[in-house]
Amino acid sequence: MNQTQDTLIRAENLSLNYGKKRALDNLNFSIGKGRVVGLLGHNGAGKTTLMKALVGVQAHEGRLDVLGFEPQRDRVKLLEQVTYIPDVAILPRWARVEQLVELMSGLHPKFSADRARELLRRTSVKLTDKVKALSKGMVAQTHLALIAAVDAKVMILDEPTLGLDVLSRKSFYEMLIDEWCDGERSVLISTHQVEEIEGLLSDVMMLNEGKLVLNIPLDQIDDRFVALKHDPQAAEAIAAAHPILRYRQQGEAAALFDGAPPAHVASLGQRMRPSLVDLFVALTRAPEINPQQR
Ligand SMILES: Nc1ncnc2c1ncn2[C@@H]1O[C@H](COP(=O)(O)OP(=O)(O)OP(=O)(O)O)[C@@H](O)[C@H]1O
Repeated sequence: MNQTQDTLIRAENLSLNYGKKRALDNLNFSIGKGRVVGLLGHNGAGKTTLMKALVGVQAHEGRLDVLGFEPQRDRVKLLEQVTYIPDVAILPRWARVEQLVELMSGLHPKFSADRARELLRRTSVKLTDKVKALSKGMVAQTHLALIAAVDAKVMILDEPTLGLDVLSRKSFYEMLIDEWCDGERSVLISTHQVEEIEGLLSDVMMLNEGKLVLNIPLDQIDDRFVALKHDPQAAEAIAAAHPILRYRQQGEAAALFDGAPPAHVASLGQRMRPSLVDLFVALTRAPEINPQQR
């Protein structure tokens, strides 16, 4: 596959079926170096399935290249350079944190125990703590410290902050960005907390029923999508121009367009930045409530 040096992951016509269920439908995308990519989608959209394919635990159709490896065939080699926290990740409850550090040292050739201990010092978790005595937030921090102590090129996190309170989520992401992301490594994060993660991301991928409905760097959203705040009197003219979403923003009517609306429509409103949440709603609503052609 044609892979440039800066491309870490490339998928071409990637599909995946569970029996008759098409969980991934012909995905084409690439992820470059130094990216923080949010993978968004409703329950059942295919996020976990995509992550499993990327780490080689699900057979797929089409072509997938991760760091030059074919994930299923080269899984052992791949997992030296790609770390993964699945959504069902658990740590052994009987262990003390220090024992986990030692366990990882024996398991992973690129794991640094010193680095793990250094990362753990950032958290309220102590090396002598037993896993069973840690709160959910502390378990997530421990998990991240262990994974971030692996000198990998790609990190894949499946809903890593599920069930954590807002402060724990914030400190989880701070540690990830401050301590692991270095402008070369890339991370793919699936989450339902769209508003919260927006400020961290360089790119967003949205899945809807197994299809990739958006794959865009955040700094290009403004070039492609136009959101207009408008007076109620303009509603009919705006609707006639087929926005992909009509909604309310700070109490005012608003409409979102994929591409620039005609000039006479654009002049009816005041342009503003569309949020990721608005884009997500527009692009992943059920077809019966979103009859516009996209
Ligand atoms: N092992 C499996 N066997 C059969 N169908 C599966 C299996 N795993 C997932 N699916 C189906 O594939 C689709 C995608 O599931 P997946 O778990 O990838 O979604 P998701 O986006 O991660 O959802 P969530 O946000 O709820 O975690 C769903 O329809 C799901 O029911």
